Amino acid sequence: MAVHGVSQGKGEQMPIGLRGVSRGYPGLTALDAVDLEIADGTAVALTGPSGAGKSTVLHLLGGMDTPTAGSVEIDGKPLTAKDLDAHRRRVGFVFQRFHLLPALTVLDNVLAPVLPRRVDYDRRARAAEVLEAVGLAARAQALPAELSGGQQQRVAIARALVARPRLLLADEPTGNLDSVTGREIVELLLSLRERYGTTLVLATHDAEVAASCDRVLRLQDGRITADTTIEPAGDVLDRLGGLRP
Ligand SMILES: Nc1ncnc2c1ncn2[C@@H]1O[C@H](COP(=O)(O)OP(=O)(O)OP(=O)(O)O)[C@@H](O)[C@H]1O
Repeated sequence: MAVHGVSQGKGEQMPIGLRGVSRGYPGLTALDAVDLEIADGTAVALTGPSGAGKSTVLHLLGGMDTPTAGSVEIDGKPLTAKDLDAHRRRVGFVFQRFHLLPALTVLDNVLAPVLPRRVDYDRRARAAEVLEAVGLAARAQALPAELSGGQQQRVAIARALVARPRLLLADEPTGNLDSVTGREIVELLLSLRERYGTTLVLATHDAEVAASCDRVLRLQDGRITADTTIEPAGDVLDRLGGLRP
């Protein structure tokens, strides 16, 4: 794993972050005064032992949970209670266990988040487009039980992207998949991040999955204990090439 420091590049935006965020439960501190800034379009992996606070960070960033101290910041402004609904509409969430609705077709699962919303686009066309983007256009009328685990996770990813979120959060997205399928899912998440310009934050116990992101944060006991920027493999190979006689 190549590392070139922990700072973000000059001039990059830092639109999503945590400022002095703690999340306490009775008798327990899940997050302890965490500061974090995430540049737009970055793929960030959260790693660390079970109970370290990875899911807590995802829930706070997504507006599904609120801090007991500090603030979640969007474009440099604290997220307030009145902004939460609008913020949640700009967040997609992918889970370890897919959470598809078993009685609905693949297409209807993808449509489900936007059906109750007033939107300024053709919902069915958008759902068909994201299904195509995850390689499942041909299975639009299938039921989830007729698909493999990897295919079900692709449907869940399409569902998370149907409203064009600014931020895609994934909690152990490969945890229920074999390693080959898991790798394909991570490649898909990274390519969709490029295609749609989404910021991606994922929690993982898999070091290889983490290393395929741009930045890896290690959490331990509710604190960030390491913040590593991953250098693209191509850059390393170029430099190694430059060192050859
Ligand atoms: N609703 C809750 N009530 C009480 N404690 C909670 C609650 N949710 C999380 N916690 C605690 O907060 C801490 C952080 O939990 P979190 O789920 O963020 O860890 P994690 O790093 O995602 O773990 P895992 O890898 O097992 O998913 C743990 O000690 C957990 O037990």
